[in-house]
Amino acid sequence: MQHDPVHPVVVAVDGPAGSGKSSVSKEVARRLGWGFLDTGAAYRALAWHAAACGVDTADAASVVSCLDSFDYRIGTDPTGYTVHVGSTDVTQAIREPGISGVVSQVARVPEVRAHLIELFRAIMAGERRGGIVVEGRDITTVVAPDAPARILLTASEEVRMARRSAELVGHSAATTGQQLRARDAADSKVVDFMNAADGVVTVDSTDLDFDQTVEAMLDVIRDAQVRTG
Ligand SMILES: Nc1ncnc2c1ncn2[C@@H]1O[C@H](COP(=O)(O)OP(=O)(O)O)[C@@H](O)[C@H]1O
Ligand SMILES: Nc1ccn([C@@H]2O[C@H](COP(=O)(O)OP(=O)(O)O)[C@@H](O)[C@H]2O)c(=O)n1
Repeated sequence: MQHDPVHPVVVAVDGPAGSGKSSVSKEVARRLGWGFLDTGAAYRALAWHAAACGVDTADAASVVSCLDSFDYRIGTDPTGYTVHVGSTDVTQAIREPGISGVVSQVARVPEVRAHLIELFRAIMAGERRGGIVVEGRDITTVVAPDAPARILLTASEEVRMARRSAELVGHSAATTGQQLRARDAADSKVVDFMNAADGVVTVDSTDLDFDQTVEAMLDVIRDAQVRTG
């Protein structure tokens, strides 16, 4: 798995909400000196854009009509990236519960997925560091099925809910848990991110702390490096 300056090494990571995909992948990328791509941010930003345009996110045709004007920009620096739609910085706004509540409606639209997958592949191909860690729901299976290292990051539902509700100050644990469960259920109808596809290594972080999870993921990447030379 040597660095080819034209093709960065891709590490594909999938998993349900709150499993640690974003935070752990970011730290793994930071330690390797590689790039990091949070694909969920694009679905969230499109939900934000549709709402800002006054579009009903439940109406697939209306969401598709927003794609042409969706000017999305994201960096791949794991030490700090911002998300922009046009000139508006939406880095914080896309994490609001109002966006989390409607993002699955946007993500289930096939034209949206095709559009964003193309965008992700262009960002991956443009990475100038030695590699890029890409996380989401369909990275191991659809976006980068040929990636040398593919990981399904899981954790029990109870642990995932506890981690997410610890982040969201001012929201009850019950509401946060309910929203997370509803989002996973809606997203699971579109792609399977609860079961590892062939060749995908599962890292279960239920009983691992943050640092142990980072190490477990680095182990999978090192194994892949040995395997693929
Ligand atoms: N192994 C772990 N042990 C404890 N906390 C963790 C672990 N992995 C992630 N976290 C924390 O859980 C929260 C959710 O993680 P996040 O990366 O946002 O998950 P995801 O991107 O899968 O939704 C974050 O606050 C993160 O710091
Ligand atoms: N590769 C991806 C990534 C995200 N998504 C969608 O985008 C939403 C937000 O993703 P996210 O990664 O920010 O979600 P969290 O798990 O971090 O809360 C998900 O709930 C999915 O609806 C997707 O469909 N495919």
